[in-house]
Amino acid sequence: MHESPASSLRSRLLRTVTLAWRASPFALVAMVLAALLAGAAPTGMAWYARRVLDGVARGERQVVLVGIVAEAVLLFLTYVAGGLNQFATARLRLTLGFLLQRAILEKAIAVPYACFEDAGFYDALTRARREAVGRPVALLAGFFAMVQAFAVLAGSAALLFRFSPLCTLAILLAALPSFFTETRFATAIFRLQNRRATEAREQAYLEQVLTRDDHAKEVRLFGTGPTFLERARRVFSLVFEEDQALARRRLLVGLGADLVALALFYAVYVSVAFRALAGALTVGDLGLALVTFKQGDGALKQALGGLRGLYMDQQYLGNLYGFLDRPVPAKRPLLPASRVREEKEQGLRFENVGFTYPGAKRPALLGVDFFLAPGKKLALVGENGSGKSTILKLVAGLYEPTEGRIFLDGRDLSAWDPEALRARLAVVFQDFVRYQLPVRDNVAPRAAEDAVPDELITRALARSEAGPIVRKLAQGLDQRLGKWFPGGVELSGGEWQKLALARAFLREQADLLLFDEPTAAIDPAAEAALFARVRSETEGRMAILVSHRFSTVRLADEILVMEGGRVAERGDHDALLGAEGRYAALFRLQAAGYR
Ligand SMILES: Nc1ncnc2c1ncn2[C@@H]1O[C@H](COP(=O)(O)OP(=O)(O)OP(=O)(O)O)[C@@H](O)[C@H]1O
Repeated sequence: MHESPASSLRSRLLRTVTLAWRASPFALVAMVLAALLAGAAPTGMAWYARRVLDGVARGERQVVLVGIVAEAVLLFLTYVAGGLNQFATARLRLTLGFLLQRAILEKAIAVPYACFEDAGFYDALTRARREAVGRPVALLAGFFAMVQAFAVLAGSAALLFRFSPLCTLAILLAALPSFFTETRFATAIFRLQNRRATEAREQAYLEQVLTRDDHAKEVRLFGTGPTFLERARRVFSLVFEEDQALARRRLLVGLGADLVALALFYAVYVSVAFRALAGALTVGDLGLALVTFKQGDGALKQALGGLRGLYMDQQYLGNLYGFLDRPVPAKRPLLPASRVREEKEQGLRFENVGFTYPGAKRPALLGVDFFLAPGKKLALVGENGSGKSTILKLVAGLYEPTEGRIFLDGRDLSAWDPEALRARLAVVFQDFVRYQLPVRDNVAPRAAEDAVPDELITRALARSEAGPIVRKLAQGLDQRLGKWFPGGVELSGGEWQKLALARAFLREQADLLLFDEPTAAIDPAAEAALFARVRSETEGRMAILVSHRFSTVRLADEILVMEGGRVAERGDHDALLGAEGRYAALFRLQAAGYR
């Protein structure tokens, strides 16, 4: 259902006020007070200005003095209101911005992993993060500025009403053309920017490629700097042209609307001046009319600016709140009877598993069957893109099969409580994370929360052959790694990989280990030691290992040779060699390479 702009403005404003109240009640109250004060003061000042002028005309010294002092006090109060408003807005920008950023991050943690491979989700996340810091406060500030401006306008209209109701009407009418043009353009700008979210993201991405430390090497060596810069420029000029066209139209139409407002104002001005000339109004009246015009004109502009801003901000907030309202799939019920295959079965079973990535045309896996008994090791080999990592992602529960079923200890994987499943898994992915944090946090990112003692961390490091690396570091476990922050030490690719392995080995309670090319960056000597260790360390635990190195693969109890998402061959090393199939051919090829 499509909400009308007015009702969506109402609901988003209400939601923002509620959030602002949670973030900082003080700032919200201060903004309201400041708006009321700044809205009421000009009317009082105009009123006193009239009294001063009439007092001068009549020679009433005291009236003049009191009027001037009252005006000065009121002016001072508007300064106070301005200062208070500035202070409160800055405070709210920080507190509300943080509250919303946190809500976005919580949502980002809660959504399924698949969302992160969906460009639509990414756009929504980027937009929400972009809007979270400034937009809600801008909406509130705009709203209060508008309330203030309307208060001034109402005061001006009320004061002018004494001279002629027609004047009042004229002032209010003057606001209409600008109002309509501004709200229309606000919508057009919003639509344009939303439509271009992907281009904006691409531009930001290209800028990132040129500025990120881990891209800098390739950018230099492949000489891609100017190419990417040119691409970023093309995206920019496309966006710029569209923006300019809209801005030009807005300028012309806006000027037309301003002209109408101006004509109405000055018509009122002329009529009041002529009536003063005819002696129907006092000098004070004329002065009052003058001041009121000026204030009314200023307030009108402010009110329109506020309205336009409100209209625009609320549409952008739709992006933010829309993202926050995205439903997070409910947790599955624990162990529904239909999902139990065999109560007593222990181990991991793939039953005719097929999987197609969201949005992909071809399946990444087809009819994959295997059974991994407790304590056994399974190796996956095959060409790039044959589906090995996809099997690991399915076991890790990051995706659910689109065909067939996966059972762990006889229970469908999707019926497992995610926490319970996570406790049983230890994973090293190909694209493991290099945390720009101390060694301790690289091995145990939840060290503080889970009160992980240093001995456990050191033990995990020893198992992954990373002990000597840490001993070399001046600050041991406290040594910050990576180059992003001062004092950080950069490691080699293999050293980083050993830390990622230590992260997995730390999970001593896990009995299903998933390794996606865990030794690709590790030298053969260390690899041999590592695997001797892995075998002994993982005794009694299940492990699935993806590797292109036959020296490690051959140690597995069963090897699946993947081809185009299917299992092409299976068996242990000797059986596969004996079969003289694809495995044997690849093995010989690699063995020849080592000679
Ligand atoms: N996130 C994704 N979205 C869509 N398709 C994907 C995604 N990840 C992988 N694929 C596709 O699925 C197929 C299997 O990929 P997978 O990563 O499982 O291969 P792999 O055997 O692990 O390859 P490699 O040896 O290169 O790591 C490939 O054709 C790949 O293009």
